[in-house]
Amino acid sequence: MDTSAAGSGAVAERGEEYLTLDALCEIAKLLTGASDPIACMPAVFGVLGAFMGLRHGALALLQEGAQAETVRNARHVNPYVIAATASGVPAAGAEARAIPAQVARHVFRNGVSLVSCDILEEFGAEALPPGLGDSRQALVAVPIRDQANSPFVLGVLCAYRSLKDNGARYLDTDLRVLNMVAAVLEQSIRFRRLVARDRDRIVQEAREAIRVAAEATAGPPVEAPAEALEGVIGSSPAIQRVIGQIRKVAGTHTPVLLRGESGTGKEVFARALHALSERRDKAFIKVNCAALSQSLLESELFGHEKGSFTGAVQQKKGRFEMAEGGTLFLDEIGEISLEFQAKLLRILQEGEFERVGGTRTLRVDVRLVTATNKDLERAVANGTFRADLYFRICVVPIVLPPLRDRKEDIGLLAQGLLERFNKRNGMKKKLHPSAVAALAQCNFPGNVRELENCIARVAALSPETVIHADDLACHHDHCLSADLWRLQTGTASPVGGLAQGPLELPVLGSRPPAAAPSAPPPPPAVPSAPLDGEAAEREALIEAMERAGWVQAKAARLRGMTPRQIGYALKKYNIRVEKF
Ligand SMILES: Nc1ncnc2c1ncn2[C@@H]1O[C@H](COP(=O)(O)OP(=O)(O)OP(=O)(O)O)[C@@H](O)[C@H]1O
Repeated sequence: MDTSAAGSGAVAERGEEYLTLDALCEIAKLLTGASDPIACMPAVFGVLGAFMGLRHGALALLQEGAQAETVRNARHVNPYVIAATASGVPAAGAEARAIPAQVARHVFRNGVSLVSCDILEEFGAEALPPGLGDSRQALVAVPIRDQANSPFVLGVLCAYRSLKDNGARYLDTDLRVLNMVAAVLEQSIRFRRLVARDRDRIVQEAREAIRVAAEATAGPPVEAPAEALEGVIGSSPAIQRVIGQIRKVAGTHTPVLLRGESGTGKEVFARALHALSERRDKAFIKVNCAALSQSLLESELFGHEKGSFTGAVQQKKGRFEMAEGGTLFLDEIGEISLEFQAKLLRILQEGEFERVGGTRTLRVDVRLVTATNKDLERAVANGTFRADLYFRICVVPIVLPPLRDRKEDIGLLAQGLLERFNKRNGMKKKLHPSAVAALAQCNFPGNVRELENCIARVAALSPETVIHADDLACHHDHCLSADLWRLQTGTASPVGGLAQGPLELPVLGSRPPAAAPSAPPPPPAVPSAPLDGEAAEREALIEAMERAGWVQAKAARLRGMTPRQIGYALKKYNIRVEKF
């Protein structure tokens, strides 16, 4: 007896066993670690090839929703697609033949594996995928079921083995390995479909909630005009409806999510909500989540203990503690990182938190009001906003309409904002009806904030006590807002376009201040030379600052800059940051 030969055979077999195990380990790592198991199938086929010599692997999947049909008519196989191949090429053309149709149909229909010891002989040359030539091949195809022991077949996994060098002796192992891979795939695919379905449902429910809230805002007029709210100007049916919603929720402790474009008054309504609630005698605390880095936001909201980080020279209470018994308004909630979302979720779920660097668990009674102008449903769908946090904060969504959809408010707002300006600056400016009529034509892409800036600018610069239409920048083609609107919508603005030459903007630091209204400069003649790079950059900065209500962090985001960069740029161009 040739023991040495028997011994080397055993070693060879042991070697093959190890390779098989290695292959399974690698495949399990790939499939369990991937968020998209289908996307990593080319790598799985690569492992099957490298470790076990299996070639031309392919995965066919039933099209979603096709299952019920399959069950009803077992003779019929619903359309399936080649979802992945060893080459990773999307299923098209020749790739569509990656699994012989007869084989796929057999496995889908019968739910059992198929091993063909000679594919050419059994199914003919057309069953060979392109690239295998005339070499003799065996094929192993296994079902991927909906659940273990389920008759429903979701997909078919197959691979070819060359019959050269007595390749047929590996077919048993190949079948076992492919069945194991199919079992792991089953789990991953099922989980992925469940998550996708859940996500779709969440997004659909959220969209429905928003639609209902928006309809409530845009529906028929309310019968009696609601009583005015503190700080809120507006009598349009749309704003009256929002006021009605605020009044209703003010008596509860329910979290409210205020939604609407920038400058529509989300903070104004958050404050009004607090003023109407029984918490009115306690604090209203506001935090702009977009203006702070994650670590600053954490210490700002939760507070910190002395020495918890460099610069923490003493213990500091966080905004949650400061808002005890009152209202915490988290503006721009859509901007917080996933990591911070998890921290926020804990306090919302359990009402508990620890200060940064602290061990003592603190509890607070705070009413949460949040605001965003972001499409949070999309953020949930693409995984950048946690669905569980979304449902915590979006209990009552209130949608604030853009000013262009309630132009009837412009007159009242313009008057009210001018009064505010007069009070702050000790002036007695008035609006002539011609000015009100001109303002009422504007689309105000920056909403009430932009109207407020427009009023402050004209009030500061107009020569007379009475402001006429002719005093408005738009009447001299100096209105950036008009151009912004034109760029956003691709239409000509009803109040004129951007001037051809350098724009004379009434920005503090670049024009005489409001303290000298008696001698304002007349609108300058506009030369037609184009802006040079620096001038254009300066104008763009000023425009961004104006749109952002002179909040640097917001302007930075509009310009795609960091707050530090915008601070530097403002300094560089000598733009003084002041509010009117
Ligand atoms: N209905 C209103 N009545 C009076 N003033 C308003 C009204 N709506 C907005 N404003 C004024 O417009 C400016 C912008 O409002 P606010 O900051 O509340 O908007 P916002 O939607 O929170 O903006 P952002 O999303 O950019 O934070 C503020 O100065 C505010 O006083």
